[in-house]
Amino acid sequence: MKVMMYQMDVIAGKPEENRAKVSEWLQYEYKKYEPDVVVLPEMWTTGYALDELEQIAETSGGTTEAFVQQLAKEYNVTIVAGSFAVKTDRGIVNRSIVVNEKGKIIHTYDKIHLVPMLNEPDYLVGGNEKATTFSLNGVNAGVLICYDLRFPEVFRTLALNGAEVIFVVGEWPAARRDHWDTLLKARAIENQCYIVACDTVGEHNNVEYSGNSLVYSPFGTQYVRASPVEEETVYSVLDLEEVATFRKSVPNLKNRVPDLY
Ligand SMILES: O=C(O)CCC(=O)C(=O)O
Repeated sequence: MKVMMYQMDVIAGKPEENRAKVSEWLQYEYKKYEPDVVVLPEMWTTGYALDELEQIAETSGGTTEAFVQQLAKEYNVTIVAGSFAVKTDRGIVNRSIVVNEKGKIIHTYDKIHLVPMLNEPDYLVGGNEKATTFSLNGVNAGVLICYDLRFPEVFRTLALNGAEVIFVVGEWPAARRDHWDTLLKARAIENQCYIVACDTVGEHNNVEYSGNSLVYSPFGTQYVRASPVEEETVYSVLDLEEVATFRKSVPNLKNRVPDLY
């Protein structure tokens, strides 16, 4: 599976400009790598301009959704469309969608754990549906969002449901960059799956973002790591055989004794 991520410097509060950035990026980079999957970061349309969301967040089926569907069809590629703010009956959610090459939405996930350090609970409502896996061209996959990384239970649940690849989309503050790396590596090793993590760079409201988009194999090998500060295209080829091989040689998922803890 060939994955290409956009480690993006999101322009806070400017969805149209950010969509244009993604469009230009894909136009320029797609032909270099011809990936199977394109990944965008968390809140890539608005960044953390949370106090503007009432005005700029879309409803389901809005401009950003249609934009991603159009791109997926045009490039014949699956897009893990990071996440963006969506207005629902319950309030605004931080939503990730995955769109296949036919432009069909094949997976939706609303961020369950809202991050208090960035004031998300003051502006957003947490997802109220279980995190699930989906088939990405026959590969069992899941998507989680940023602060979810601190909750190993949700990763474990996806792994027990067969996830071979978990995409983590983030807008992770540079102040805790080391946690991003360490937790991503741990989640890959303990769940014996690929972790494909797409982050942002840049700064907004005195918060600098940490970059370091990366891929860890089930064995904990780092395949690629982007710069901590630059916008970058991050490309990697996943060998899905690695998942089965490692799960067979070190069967910790099978050796759990959940009745005792
Ligand atoms: O957990 C952290 O340190 C950062 C999480 C975060 O920035 C987010 O969920 O957007």
